[in-house]
Amino acid sequence: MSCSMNLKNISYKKNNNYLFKNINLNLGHKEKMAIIGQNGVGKSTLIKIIAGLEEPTNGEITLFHNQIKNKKDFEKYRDEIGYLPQDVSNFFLCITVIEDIMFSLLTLGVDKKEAYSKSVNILKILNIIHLENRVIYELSGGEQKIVALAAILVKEPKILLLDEPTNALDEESEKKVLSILNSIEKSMIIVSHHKSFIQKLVSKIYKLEDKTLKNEPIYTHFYTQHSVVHGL
Ligand SMILES: Nc1ncnc2c1ncn2[C@@H]1O[C@H](COP(=O)(O)OP(=O)(O)OP(=O)(O)O)[C@@H](O)[C@H]1O
Repeated sequence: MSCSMNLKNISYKKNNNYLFKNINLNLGHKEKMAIIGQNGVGKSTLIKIIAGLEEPTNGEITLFHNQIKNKKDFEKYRDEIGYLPQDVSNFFLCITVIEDIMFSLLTLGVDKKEAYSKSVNILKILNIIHLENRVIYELSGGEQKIVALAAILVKEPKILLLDEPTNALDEESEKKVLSILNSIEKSMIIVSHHKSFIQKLVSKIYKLEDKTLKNEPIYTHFYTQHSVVHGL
C-alpha cells in the first residue's frame, strides 16, 4: 500500500512535559484509521500536528512522500488535507451555509456556477439542503458540525482528518455521516470516543495512552457498506 502520510518519532511538549513521545504512524493510500484515548491525552493535538496547525517538538512528517520541514512546506498540501476540528464554532468564514461551502471552492479557482452546483450537490447528499440559505451562527451545534463536514468534503481532499465527527449529531445524521465516510475511498484519520461508530468505518484503531500510540483490537467484523452514495 503506498503511503499518504508518515509520522516518525513525533513528540510534543507542553509546559515542559511531554504530551506524547516518539509517535510513529503510517497512513496508507485510502486507508481509514481511528485514534481513541482518554480526555486530555493529546488526540486533538496530534491530529492538529498532522494537519499542519501545530508544530511538533521533535520528529519528522512526510506527506505524499515529501518531507515536511516547516509550515511553509505544509502550505503546498493545504488543499489536499481536509481537517474537521472538534469545535467548529470558529470554522466558518461566511454568513450563510451556501456561501461558506461555495467559498471553499471559489478559493480553489472553481467558477461560480460550478461551485454552486457542487455545493448544492453536497448539501443534498448530506440531507441538509434545507439549511442552504440559513445563517450559520443561528444553526444548532449538530447542524454546524455537518455543514463544516460538507465544506470539507466538497473540496475532495486526499486526506480527511476528522476530530470527533459525530459529537452533537443525532442518530439519523450519524448514520448518514457513517454511510458517506464508508463510501468515500480516501485516507482518513478519525479521532473519536464513539467506538461503535469507528468500528463500522476503520480498519485500524490506535489508542493514545502512556504518551504513545498502541494498537487496539477491532472486535466486530468489518462493516460492508452496500449502499453507494453517488456524487462524491
Ligand atoms: N490551547 C491550549 N492551551 C493550553 N493547553 C491546552 C490547549 N489545548 C489543549 N491543551 C491541553 O493539552 C492537553 C491535550 O489536549 P487535547 O485537546 O489534545 O486532548 P484530547 O485527547 O483531544 O482530549 P479530549 O478527548 O478531551 O478532546 C490537555 O491537557 C489540554 O488541557
